[in-house]
Amino acid sequence: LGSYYCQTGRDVAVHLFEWKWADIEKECSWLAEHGYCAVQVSPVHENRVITDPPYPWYQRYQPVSYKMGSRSGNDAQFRSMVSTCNNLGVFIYVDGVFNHMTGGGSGVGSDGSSFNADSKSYPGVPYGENDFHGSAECQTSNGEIQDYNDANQVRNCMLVGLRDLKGSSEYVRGMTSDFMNYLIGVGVAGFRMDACKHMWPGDLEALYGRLNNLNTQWFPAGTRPYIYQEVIDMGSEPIQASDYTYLGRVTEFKHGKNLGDVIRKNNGQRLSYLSNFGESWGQLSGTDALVFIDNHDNQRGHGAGGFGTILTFFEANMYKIANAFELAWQYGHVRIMSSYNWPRNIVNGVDVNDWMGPPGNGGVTANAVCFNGDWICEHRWRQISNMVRFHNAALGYPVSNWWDNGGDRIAFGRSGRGFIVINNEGSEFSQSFSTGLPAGTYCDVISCDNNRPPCGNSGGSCRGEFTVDGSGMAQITVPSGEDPMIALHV
Ligand SMILES: O=C(/C=C/c1ccc(O)c(O)c1)N[C@@H](Cc1ccc(O)cc1)C(=O)NCCCOc1c(-c2ccc(O)c(O)c2)oc2cc(O)cc(O)c2c1=O
Ligand SMILES: [Ca+2]
Repeated sequence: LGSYYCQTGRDVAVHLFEWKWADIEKECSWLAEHGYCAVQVSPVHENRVITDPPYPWYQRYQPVSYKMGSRSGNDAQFRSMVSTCNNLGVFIYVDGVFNHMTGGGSGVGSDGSSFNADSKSYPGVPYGENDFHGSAECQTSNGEIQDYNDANQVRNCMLVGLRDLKGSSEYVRGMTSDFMNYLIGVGVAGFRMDACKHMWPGDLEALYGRLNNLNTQWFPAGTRPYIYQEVIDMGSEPIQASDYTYLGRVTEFKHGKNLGDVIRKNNGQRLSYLSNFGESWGQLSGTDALVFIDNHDNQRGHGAGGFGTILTFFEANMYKIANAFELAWQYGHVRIMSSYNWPRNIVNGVDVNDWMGPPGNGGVTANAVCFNGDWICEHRWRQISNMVRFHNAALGYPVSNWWDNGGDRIAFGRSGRGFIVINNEGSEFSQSFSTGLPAGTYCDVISCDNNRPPCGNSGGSCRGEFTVDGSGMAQITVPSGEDPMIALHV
């Protein structure tokens, strides 16, 4: 399992976090041109509208119904986006929140449906008391998860008070799969399954078995929806990511943590340690892993390692090194994070603004305008988007020509399709490298616009042409400081 469908020659997904459907629709032509395979969108269903704190990002993860109204847009806008993007060969993965509904209290959702969590009443679906886990399934004193070492609690009790759906119920499975099949009918290509640690694999298996094949308007007959499952497994709990790999791909959170530690040189780790990066580091096999540098949750300091480990756009230079390595290396299905800005303010190790939602006003999201100070658009950073092209050129070609200096300087090729040098030490260095590339003249795609001369200047940053001789040798000077990498590809 874990296969996914991309337009030929494409592979990388981008999470356009909290973008509106109309803005994603506009972005798809740029994404198609720059070789992206798919977009992960924010949850599409109706969600709770939280006013304290005001309209936080995590309100999207408290479903009220499976109607299509949210601050990202309505059903018509969603359908239009899917159609436009699919026609451009950029596919859509929906972020599915099916473990739970809202936290305590009552109110009206983003599409006008009322709910009362205290009586477990969600008439917008409808769900009632009997569709949720209760004291029969969860034996903790307050019905909440208290001990993550108890696998039964983690699945059958409420995660931080969120009303926990009974995944074993045929009715619940029916409502969930009906919604997923509706989205498949619209043309989506797959699903990110949220909070799978909190759902039984058997229940997920039954759910996936009810899903239709993808819409033949855009996909070959018999194509199964692509499933990747969020399981936050840092190795310390009994529930493991590997418990879910028989069902589909699984998010590999160790990948971003390990790269963050190595690039920050935490605990004396060196870039040269990455020569066997992947499964040998205790991570899932590459064909089971969905990988990323950061995600919408841990970029805010939550989860493993907090601010000292995970790299984000706030640490731009190290972030570009991490993304360049991830895209040049051959491990996992890569998902690029595309964030909005917020005033991070770390007080006693916690970002007091970690709840903040997307740019806008009063719960209404502003239009996505890249690089306007509000929308970070990492997916459009030259050092990342040009490495998506490198990644695509090297698809299916194994890592080759590894070189390192035993410290924080490494280089490796992709069997004649690409070659990258990364210098995470404090000084520039020059070296003759066996690249494995065909003879010819190449541009550095980290600093230039394109990979073959004339190299294009990207505002004066281009480091010019690199000549590979008949035996694949190239003399390369690798700078230190900003963008300390040289990357070449066919
Ligand atoms: O920080 C958050 C939200 C985090 C979050 C949201 C979506 C995700 O996909 C995710 O991975 C994390 N939420 C804040 C605020 C909050 C929200 C709801 C609530 O009832 C109480 C508080 C918070 O402080 N949450 C407590 C710590 C984070 O605990 C959460 C986890 C979570 C964290 C670590 C784990 O190892 C794990 O298995 C699960 O998953 C969620 C999934 C959801 O679908 C919705 C949630 O509210 C949460 C969620 O609160
Ligand atoms: Ca559960």
